[in-house]
Amino acid sequence: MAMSDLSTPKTTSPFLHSSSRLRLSSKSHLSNQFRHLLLPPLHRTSVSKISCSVSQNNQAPVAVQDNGSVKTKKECYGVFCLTYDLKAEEETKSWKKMINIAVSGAAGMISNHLLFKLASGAVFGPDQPIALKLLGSERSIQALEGVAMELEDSLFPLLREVDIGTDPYEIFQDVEWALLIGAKPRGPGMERAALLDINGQIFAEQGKALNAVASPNVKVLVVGNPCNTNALICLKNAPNIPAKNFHALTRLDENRAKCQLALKAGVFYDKVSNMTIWGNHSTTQVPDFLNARINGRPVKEVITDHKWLEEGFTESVQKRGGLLIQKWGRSSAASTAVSIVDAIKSLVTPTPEGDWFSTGVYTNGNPYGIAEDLVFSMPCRSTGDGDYELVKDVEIDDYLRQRIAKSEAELLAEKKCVAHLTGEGIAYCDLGPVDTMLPGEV
Ligand SMILES: NC(=O)C1=CN([C@@H]2O[C@H](COP(=O)(O)OP(=O)(O)OC[C@H]3O[C@@H](n4cnc5c(N)ncnc54)[C@H](OP(=O)(O)O)[C@@H]3O)[C@@H](O)[C@H]2O)C=CC1
Ligand SMILES: O=C([O-])CC(=O)C(=O)O
Repeated sequence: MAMSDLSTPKTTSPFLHSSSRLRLSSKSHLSNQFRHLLLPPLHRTSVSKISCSVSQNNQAPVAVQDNGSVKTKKECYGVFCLTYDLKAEEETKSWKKMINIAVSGAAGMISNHLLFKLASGAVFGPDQPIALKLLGSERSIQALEGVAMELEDSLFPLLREVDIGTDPYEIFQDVEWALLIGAKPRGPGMERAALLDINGQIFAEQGKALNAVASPNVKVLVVGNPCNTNALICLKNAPNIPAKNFHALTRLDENRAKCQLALKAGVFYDKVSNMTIWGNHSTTQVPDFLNARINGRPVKEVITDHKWLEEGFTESVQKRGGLLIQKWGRSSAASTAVSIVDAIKSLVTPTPEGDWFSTGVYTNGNPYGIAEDLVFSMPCRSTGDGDYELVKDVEIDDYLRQRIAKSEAELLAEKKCVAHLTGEGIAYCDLGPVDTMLPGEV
């Protein structure tokens, strides 16, 4: 049964003008329904002679030549399938060159919010077509197919390709962005560092895969916890990629800090700027109220309750993630996805004059005396080219210095725990007691 004749120009769906497609990788894990997706993408020059049909044993459309014979080498799925309309292609000439974005843990909670923002153009812009490369595992491959179907049903014009698979060496091929989310989340009462053992391996393997097959200038954002040390593991396993390109997500902490300051000052949160999170994405992180500003004025001038800044404010940001787990039963997902969007946008758009943003970056060459060879959250600025520079002249007083040192010590201890994953010998793990308890927890 022919679903559509693609030799006839269609105008009702944006995808009908696209060369979009969905593919799956890592053949051994696939259900029969999606096996046909393994075949190579359609060749553009022949696409106008191809139509879609539904195969007998499932609902997925299969590419058919206009002479009626099923194409055995180049097949496709649904609206990502195949249409290629010359007029529409003219209209999209103003678009930029497509970029490839890998997302791991793509069937997880955070991704479920993030993928649709990426595909909508809200992150990379309305003239930036994207290909999504979704990494899952055997346990999630069915769910990943479901995610791909929802992306398909969303008819995003900018979403030109979707690949799903379980092998990072296939999924990371030529990616310009890698958003590494897939990792076990913590539960109530757990410290993020308790995930070091379980999650560290994932980031060693994915670092190796990125090193082997990603674009040489790939930007990597590590979200899976403990994200600073996972980012360090990842970059150590990817020596061909500049260490500067690796980030650990601390933007959620920045956003949380801005929210708390705005609440206290009674202003809308867009009035809070220059918010630095120093250190680890953990309870030792340091939300810097000394250098942050409200309506352009130092926070300490606007909020005169300095005891609250040092204690209440700081602790509320440090423990916000844990409190959320306690309330919601699982870790933050929607706000994390929003903060990933913010983190990427901060790298692909110029930073407003006088402001900065926080991201966990490699410490080598930092001007603050923070130990080298760590991934540490610091203030950064970008010209919008995907790269960043550290802000070099932020004031550090004794209060900040002491607390930054505590977070630094924690990261140095985490690093020792993963020495076997960073190529630095035998791991020795002594993280010491950490107060992760929240009011009400035992
Ligand atoms: N940096 C930050 O600010 C934040 C970081 N996080 C972290 O992000 C990560 C993902 O969170 P979220 O999307 O909510 O989690 P989900 O449990 O919804 O999804 C996580 C995905 O990770 C993969 N995974 C890999 N190993 C494991 C494992 N041992 N157990 C469970 N899942 C595993 C799974 O995908 P598959 O089977 O396909 O591999 C799963 O779908 C967590 O590590 C969480 O702590 C969360 C909030 C904020
Ligand atoms: O707290 C967690 O485990 C999840 C997380 O990183 C956060 O919400 O900040």
